[in-house]
Amino acid sequence: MIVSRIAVIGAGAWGIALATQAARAGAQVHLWARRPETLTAERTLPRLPTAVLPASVTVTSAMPAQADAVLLAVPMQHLRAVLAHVPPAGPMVACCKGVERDSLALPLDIIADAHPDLPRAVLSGPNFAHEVAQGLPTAAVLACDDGGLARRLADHLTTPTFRLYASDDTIGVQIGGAAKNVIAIAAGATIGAGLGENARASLMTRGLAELGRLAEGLGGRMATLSGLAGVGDLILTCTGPSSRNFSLGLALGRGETLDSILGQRTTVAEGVATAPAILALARAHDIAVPVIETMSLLLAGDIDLPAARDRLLNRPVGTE
Ligand SMILES: NC(=O)C1=CN([C@@H]2O[C@H](COP(=O)(O)OP(=O)(O)OC[C@H]3O[C@@H](n4cnc5c(N)ncnc54)[C@H](O)[C@@H]3O)[C@@H](O)[C@H]2O)C=CC1
Ligand SMILES: O=C(CO)COP(=O)(O)O
Repeated sequence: MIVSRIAVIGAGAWGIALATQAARAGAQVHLWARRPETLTAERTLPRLPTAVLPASVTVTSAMPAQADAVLLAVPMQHLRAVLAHVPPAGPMVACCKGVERDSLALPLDIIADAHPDLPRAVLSGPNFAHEVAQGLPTAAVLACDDGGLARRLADHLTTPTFRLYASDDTIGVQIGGAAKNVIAIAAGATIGAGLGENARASLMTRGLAELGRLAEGLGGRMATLSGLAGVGDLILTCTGPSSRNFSLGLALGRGETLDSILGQRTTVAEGVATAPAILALARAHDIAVPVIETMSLLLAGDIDLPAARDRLLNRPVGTE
């Protein structure tokens, strides 16, 4: 039997979960940690105590030399800086969700800038790290322009409890992962402000329409957003209390300021930085995204919560 070699770049919650899953799938795993000392002697993250890294995972601050797949699991706004130090060890798989501020680049654009000749893919879906680490049943999508390669890369990680579907719609999958976090902040704010479950379900559905328009406008397929990387991740992130984006929205809705919420956290809520970036991307392509636009204004402090609510409720009612 050939044993896969999987490199994971980033030892935050998602990197630890993916390394654990790769080991579960039988791989030899190289886990690059910026600060290996943040892992305890028991090889767990203090804030992810259910995940104990298996023995086949080597944790190191050295970059991998060669791998069948390199899984990039660092926060989106640090991806470019980290990639500058990642050698061309093998096909690169973006596992982060977002749009880069200023450049408006999607994860695969950033990989292409760093390693133009390497195959690149994106992994996304409804995946809380703590559940993947525990081996609870999970599904996700792995997309690559080369659909055959997507399947082969997915096979390195797939087990009965981690079902990786293959896709060739890299744009749709990246847009789903990026935009759902902004909608999740909106869903959290809706619940936090006491606006009710009807409002949340409506926001999720109109948000899904924005994801679909964005995907199509940028060259992806609307149908992809009906799958795991779109509606699947929207459901999880807009309803799961352990979502960092949802809980940030919840606190905003209850009246806390963004600065105070972020000041209490060490973990990343990608929707905050991605909201203005994805709005700029939508405007550049003339795509209507009223929920994302409203959240971007709210997060920037340009409008307050009642104004955000009124902005959405007073829009002309169209057809569906
Ligand atoms: N946690 C989850 O459940 C999931 C996370 N993701 C995505 O994975 C990506 C990473 O998220 P998490 O692992 O949850 O992060 P995290 O919130 O657990 O921790 C942030 C990580 O970023 C590292 N970091 C901070 N500054 C850095 C820098 N300048 N350069 C490199 N690394 C730096 C920290 O050391 C820490 O390990 C995000 O894009 C997130 O959306 C995707 C699916 C699930
Ligand atoms: O992407 C995720 C689940 O699919 C994680 O969501 P949060 O970053 O909001 O916790």
